[in-house]
Amino acid sequence: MSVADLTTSPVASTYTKTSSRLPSPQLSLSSTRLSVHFSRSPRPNPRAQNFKITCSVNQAPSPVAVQTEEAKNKSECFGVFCQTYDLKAEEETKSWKKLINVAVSGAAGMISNHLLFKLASGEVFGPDQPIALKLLGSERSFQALEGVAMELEDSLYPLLREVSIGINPYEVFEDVEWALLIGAKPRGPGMERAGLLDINGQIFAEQGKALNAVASRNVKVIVVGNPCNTNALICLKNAPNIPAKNFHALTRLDENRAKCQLALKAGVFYDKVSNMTIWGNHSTTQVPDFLNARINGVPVKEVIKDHKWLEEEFTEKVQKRGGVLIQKWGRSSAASTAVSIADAMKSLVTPTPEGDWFSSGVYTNGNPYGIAQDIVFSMPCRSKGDGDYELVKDVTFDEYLLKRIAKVHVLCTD
Ligand SMILES: NC(=O)C1=CN([C@@H]2O[C@H](COP(=O)(O)OP(=O)(O)OC[C@H]3O[C@@H](n4cnc5c(N)ncnc54)[C@H](OP(=O)(O)O)[C@@H]3O)[C@@H](O)[C@H]2O)C=CC1
Ligand SMILES: O=C([O-])CC(=O)C(=O)O
Repeated sequence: MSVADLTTSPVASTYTKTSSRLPSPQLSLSSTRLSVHFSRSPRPNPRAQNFKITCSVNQAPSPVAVQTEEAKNKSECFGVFCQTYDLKAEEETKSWKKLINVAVSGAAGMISNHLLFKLASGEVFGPDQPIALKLLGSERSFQALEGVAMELEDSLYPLLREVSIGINPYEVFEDVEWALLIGAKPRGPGMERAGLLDINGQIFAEQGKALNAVASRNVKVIVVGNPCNTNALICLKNAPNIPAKNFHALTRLDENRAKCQLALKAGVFYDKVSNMTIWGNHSTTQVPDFLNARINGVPVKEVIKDHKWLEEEFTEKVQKRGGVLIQKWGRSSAASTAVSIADAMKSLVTPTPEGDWFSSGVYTNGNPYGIAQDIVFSMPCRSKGDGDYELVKDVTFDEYLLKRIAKVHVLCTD
């Protein structure tokens, strides 16, 4: 299966949004109840599709199928989330912001098991931002999702106002303002991330269509499932009604890894490293940019005089860190990935510190660096804290950096 197979025009216009609506929880500020919805509206199993369907990977679930299955939807509140109380009666919650809807796919997986608790704690959106978590799983993971919801319940997070569980992205993504697309097969030892495309690409075509049909029109999408740059491109191509700019491929983990290695070499704490760009793909061809990065505000090359180390050992260490970790753990990084997803979100919802920037895999149209149009490529970004970002203009290039970027660039457009 090629990328082109998965990025042809969507058929979401035939989907009737209202026809599949569940009786979703209505949260009013005056009176609300915490609720966990369990919705089992079936969807075609994407993994099964990979084997059974070879020519119709771009089909959205037909409206007829959605309506027929609607009767089977199950929706019920769960334990403590069924309590009803008056939010306005509570002094503390009166000043809270409007509830924000966040969808997480692969919610029963390793990364989500760390991330969900960070989101519910208020770490990402702040202490006055109530949150609804919409967890997407599959038939196979449904019981595990229930377990996740139970653990969220038992954590007593004041900001966590709703938890819903489903296996149909057309339901789970309804009106979401953030979609964290994690659910996808991880690689094992000895594999390249690109080797996952045949298995995972279809998931992101389907989820792009679902987002296009039912999500908030300004939804911010962070694609984590590998190969994440290609999957992000597949996803955005299947969601033409959502700005392409809103789609991100997670390269924040690479940025964090690069900062750690530079700090280690320079003998400083890692918060002294700034302006760290990862150019390109979340893959072994990525380019960690030590030319523009700074330590204590000073260019890295002035602090670390061993330029051979920067070009060779440092670069390779960052590029291959994920694979080395798999060799050690027997599975891919989960906790540090969850941290980096939270970091990536925080970077979009808080203003970027003056003079600094962060890396994200974003859509290249209109980029000022000469990177090919119409791909997803990690580049330096700044945000005003409104969820949006702009590309940083004042970066410098030397021959080494240009050559390295050109190499990824060729690979990206292959
Ligand atoms: N961009 C980045 O920086 C990083 C990306 N990753 C990627 O994130 C993804 C998720 O990783 P992680 O949470 O550790 O993985 P887990 O195996 O713990 O969970 C992945 C979830 O994905 C869903 N899934 C969908 N299709 C498949 C499939 N064919 N095989 C297995 N699971 C499938 C499953 O949930 P369900 O049954 O509910 O659908 C599963 O629970 C992987 O693709 C991994 O490579 C990992 C680290 C860093
Ligand atoms: O290496 C992997 O497959 C998981 C991953 O993306 C990472 O840890 O960077």
